[in-house]
Amino acid sequence: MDITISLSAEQGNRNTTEHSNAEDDDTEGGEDVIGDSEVDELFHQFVPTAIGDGDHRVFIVHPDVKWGSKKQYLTTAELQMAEAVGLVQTLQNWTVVDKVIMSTKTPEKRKIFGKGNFQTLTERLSPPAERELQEAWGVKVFDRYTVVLHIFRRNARTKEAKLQISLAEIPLLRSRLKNEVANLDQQGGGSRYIMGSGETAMEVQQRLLKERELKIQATLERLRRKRHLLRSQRKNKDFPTVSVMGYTNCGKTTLIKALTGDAGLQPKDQLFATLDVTVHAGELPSHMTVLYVDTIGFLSQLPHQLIDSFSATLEDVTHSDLIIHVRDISHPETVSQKVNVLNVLKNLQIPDRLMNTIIEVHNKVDLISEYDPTEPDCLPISALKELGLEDLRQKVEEGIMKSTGKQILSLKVDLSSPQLGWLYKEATVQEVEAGGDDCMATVKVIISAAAYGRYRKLFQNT
Ligand SMILES: Nc1nc2c(ncn2[C@@H]2O[C@H](COP(=O)(O)OP(=O)(O)OP(=O)(O)O)[C@@H](O)[C@H]2O)c(=O)[nH]1
Ligand SMILES: [Mg+2]
Repeated sequence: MDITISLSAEQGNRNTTEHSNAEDDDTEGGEDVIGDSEVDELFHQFVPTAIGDGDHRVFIVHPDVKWGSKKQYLTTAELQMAEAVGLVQTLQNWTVVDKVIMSTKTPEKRKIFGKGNFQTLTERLSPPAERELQEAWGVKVFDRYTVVLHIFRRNARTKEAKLQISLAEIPLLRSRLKNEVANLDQQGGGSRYIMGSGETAMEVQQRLLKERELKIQATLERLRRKRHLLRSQRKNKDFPTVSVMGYTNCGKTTLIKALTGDAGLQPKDQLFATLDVTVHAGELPSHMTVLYVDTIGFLSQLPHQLIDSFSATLEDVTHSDLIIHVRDISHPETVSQKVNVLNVLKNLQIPDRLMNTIIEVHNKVDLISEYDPTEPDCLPISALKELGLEDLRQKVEEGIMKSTGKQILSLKVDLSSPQLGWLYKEATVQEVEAGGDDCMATVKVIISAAAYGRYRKLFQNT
């Protein structure tokens, strides 16, 4: 039994709007400049993921259907659920023209596609299996890995995202190569040595692939170093950072846009709209500036090679001061999405101090009539309708104060002494209110425990 969904493809206008962000600006990160052409060369399309070119019908092995070894049939309800969470909706300008459920005559019989089985279908289709299906159905067939890659490819804007996709394509290229060589071998050609080189055709191809992989990794490493540099510059400026995480399409980008008013952000109703880590400044109730980090969304059972290549992007999260976990509370799968996100966070080895202070936000409450939170300690909001944001800002501020050890204090300051100047340098001065006495003022500051200790030592007797 398997479920496949047939789609008709219409090529629509692709959204080519470049979104710019400081992380991608080579002029900012210092000397290590990586050119666009260098990246584009590596991003060059090798894997035919051009789903939907032409007007052929294609079959896509459905991504989000659960197939445990015992489960052999899909019930109607499961089918509906599969549609509700389907990747299908996110391929813009595509419509479902047909659905086919195939069931084995005997539930025990697991291998209905000859050599292929469910496991390989959900993760990756082997090239022979792909060919078999294509020949049998007379249409192009894409597996889940290829579909996700396709979406990633279409949404990639920055250099890092492009390179990570290119890296994720390497295993595909490798298995394709193996298959081609196996075919050649059958015809007696694949393992022959190329004259004078001492290498077989297969070995040459493998070497080229390895070289490509190393080159991509090296370029990514250079970008990563640049990111580290930017991060330490940010740290020097002492802006606390808040990472906004959550399942794909839960509203992370929308929320950051609402919190920061950053017009450059583009929330979209599609999976993996955000493939790059971008940073946006916002203000808390005390006027303290925080940086919100927008991250790539999670998807359950994301092909693990893709997680591998994207988890580097998430290393920023481990360095942040606070995590907001956004949940689409209107989604039928919201509970399993939460479990999934927390599992991924655990695997990323996020430090305990961050895991224990996560602010859980229930987003899209506007879609639910009379929302009644059943879980304690969560914050109902609507990022789109901008509801509940003040409470959230307040909570973020409390979290930041705790995690950074900062506090807000009102200090009596002698204006004739260097106190105020010192505070401006070492802390964030929010308000200066002159008192009745010309020389004294009440100064509201956000100050770290360490800085306050030094302040007292320096000025306690004045
Ligand atoms: N009704 C409603 N829709 C929302 C709300 N917040 C976000 N959305 C919609 O949800 C969709 C996804 O929003 P994004 O902000 O792009 O989601 P994301 O989590 O950044 O998604 P990825 O970057 O793909 O992981 C968009 O169509 C938003 O308009 C909300 O509070 N209410
Ligand atoms: Mg996003």
